[in-house]
Amino acid sequence: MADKPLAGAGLRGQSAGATALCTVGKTGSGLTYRGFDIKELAEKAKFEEVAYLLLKGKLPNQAELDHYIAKLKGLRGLPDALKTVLEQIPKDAHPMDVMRTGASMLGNLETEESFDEQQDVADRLLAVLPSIICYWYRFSHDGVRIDTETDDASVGGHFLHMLRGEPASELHARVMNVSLILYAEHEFNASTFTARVCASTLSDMHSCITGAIGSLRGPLHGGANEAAMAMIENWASPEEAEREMLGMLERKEKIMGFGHAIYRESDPRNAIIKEWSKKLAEDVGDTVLYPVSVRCEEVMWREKKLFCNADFFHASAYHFMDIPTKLFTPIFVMSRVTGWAAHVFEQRANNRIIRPSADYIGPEKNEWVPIEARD
Ligand SMILES: CC(=O)SCCNC(=O)CCNC(=O)[C@H](O)C(C)(C)COP(=O)(O)OP(=O)(O)OC[C@H]1O[C@@H](n2cnc3c(N)ncnc32)[C@H](O)[C@@H]1OP(=O)(O)O
Ligand SMILES: O=C([O-])CC(=O)C(=O)O
Repeated sequence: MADKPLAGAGLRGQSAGATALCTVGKTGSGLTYRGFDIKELAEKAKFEEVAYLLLKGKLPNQAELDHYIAKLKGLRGLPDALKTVLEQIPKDAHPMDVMRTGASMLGNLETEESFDEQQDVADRLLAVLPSIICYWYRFSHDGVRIDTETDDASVGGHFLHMLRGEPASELHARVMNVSLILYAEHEFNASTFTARVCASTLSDMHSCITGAIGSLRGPLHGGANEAAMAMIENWASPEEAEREMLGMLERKEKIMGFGHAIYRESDPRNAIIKEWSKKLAEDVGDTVLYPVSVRCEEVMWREKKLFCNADFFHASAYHFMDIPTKLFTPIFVMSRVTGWAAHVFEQRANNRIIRPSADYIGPEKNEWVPIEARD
């Protein structure tokens, strides 16, 4: 893995456009948002500050941040027609499908009529996506119609409050803040590229975000945090984890939460979320899941030189906060909507429709056969 060539299928290694938002895998810091190192942002910033940085182009001063947080707080309410739609979605639906439908329905109710509205539309989506998922989850699972207009200052605290019906602890709000920062932006990943392709046709913001949610859902992308959890929760000890992983590798199965399309030796987000997962493990007195996760990391590096990506230790971290596994990827959406929207702005500002070519591999020439004469 350490010397993998960045070329070949999947457009790997080819530049598909320019961005001022993010660098991934450059020598040195590894991941930056508008030139700020991810480690520094995760340590010092509020997620709302990072959202402002991505969406408005600079770090806010205190007055701007206060104003932005107040604005987001004021945008958490759900229109009645959206509540009605969410109430129709069954309990066993996948929450990513709920997010996709929620974003799409909002596009019917609050249509972006002109690109002049794009900043407000992005802020509205950022504020309301946690409300969408929690309203549906609590209605379908607990039979309650929650009030989504809480007074929590942070997006992460707001989400946990709605999910549990009580304000989050300081530790949990802090971890959510870090997690949302880590997931906010990542250059031309599959879901962001989806958003940009959609934007390049001059489509509306809700369509771009709805399409991006669909791309994020898959287990090779955002869905890997849920898939990693589904795997590690089966193992009762590091020894069992090692045995099972060796079997999976022997059978050439993909192990979710490992590897990356761009990074070669490590994903800089992993060390950060791993540290928080460790703190949470101590907080809940875990003696199984964290040691199992650490053993998985050791085995994959020893056997395959494959490293944990951002998703792997997110699984245990979210689990220790008692977040249901199927809500893991929707949290990714709540964060990445900032990166997606910022890329849509960037695409629109310097647009040419994205339309690559294909290498044709079909038949050279076919003879038309009337339908009654076909096999
Ligand atoms: C936030 C995010 O979206 S991070 C990504 C989340 N996704 C996952 O965790 C899913 C698991 N990982 C993967 O499927 C891949 O590593 C991807 C999709 C992330 C990257 O895919 P690619 O760039 O095509 O991988 P890459 O070219 O580095 O693969 C090299 C080799 O390692 C293998 N490999 C890569 N990741 C894994 C893995 N997680 N488990 C087992 N083998 C793997 C590949 O099968 C390939 O083997 P081969 O040469 O024998 O075919
Ligand atoms: O960049 C990628 O391909 C996937 C990823 O890590 C992300 O989107 O955060």
